[in-house]
Amino acid sequence: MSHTITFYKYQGAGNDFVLIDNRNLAFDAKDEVLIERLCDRRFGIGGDGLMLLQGTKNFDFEMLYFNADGREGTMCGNGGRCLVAFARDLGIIKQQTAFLAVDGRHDAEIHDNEVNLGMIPVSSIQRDGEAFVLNTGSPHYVQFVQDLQQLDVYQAGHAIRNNERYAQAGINVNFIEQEGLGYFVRTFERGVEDETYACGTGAVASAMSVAIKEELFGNVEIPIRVLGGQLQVSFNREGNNFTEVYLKGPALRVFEGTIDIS
Ligand SMILES: N[C@H](CCC[C@H](N)C(=O)O)C(=O)O
Repeated sequence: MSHTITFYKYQGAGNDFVLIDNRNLAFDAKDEVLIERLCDRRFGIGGDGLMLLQGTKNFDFEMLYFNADGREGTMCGNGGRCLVAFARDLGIIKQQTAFLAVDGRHDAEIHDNEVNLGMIPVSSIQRDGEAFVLNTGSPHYVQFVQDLQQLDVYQAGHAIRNNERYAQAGINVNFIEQEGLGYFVRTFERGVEDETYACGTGAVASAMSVAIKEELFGNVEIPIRVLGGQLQVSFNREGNNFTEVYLKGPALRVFEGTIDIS
């Protein structure tokens, strides 16, 4: 039996996603094999992850996020920004929204192709040697380095993600270097098991690590350049409590199409 799915491809600073309007629940969210195939860049559409937009009570919509390996993931910041743009393009929302994701409620505002997405507050930051370890919706390891442009992020990130401490649950590994008034960040992503062009929760974790390292308090805004573009992270810091956390950056539709999954 032949079966066709309509999909949309979006990208946020080069973090790219397959998006499906699943308000009719026709797509089986448990089909890991299919999700992995759709995300495959050679045998499928290609993407760092896949998201389903579904209906839910009390919110404009619900975000279900899957890593490229087909498994349901924790929060994805750039994915959230792309899903907000998708909801706007579908006519579900206008400029403002409150939606539900795996880590709870997210508020967002959209202006043209820029989405400013509210992220969960953070109050616990651990150290692993010189590195910072924190959960901004997804778990992150943040290490300050020099000459980041030249670093072999795949090799260094893969080694940390698979070391004894992180192998089982996995972790996203970010490398960060100061650059002018902002910072440059490169990320090895769990679930993709490769470097991606951007990672939103990683940008947030990196900006919070900067605040700790540089002892920044109050309202802080940090520009974060990633391989695929420019992100802005803002928050309020009191002690080690980070609230009013926002991730801002571009979110754009790339193309749409249908794929035969029979
Ligand atoms: N790219 C995502 C992060 C996804 C996290 C995921 N790879 C995991 O932790 O399993 C972002 O923009 O926040």
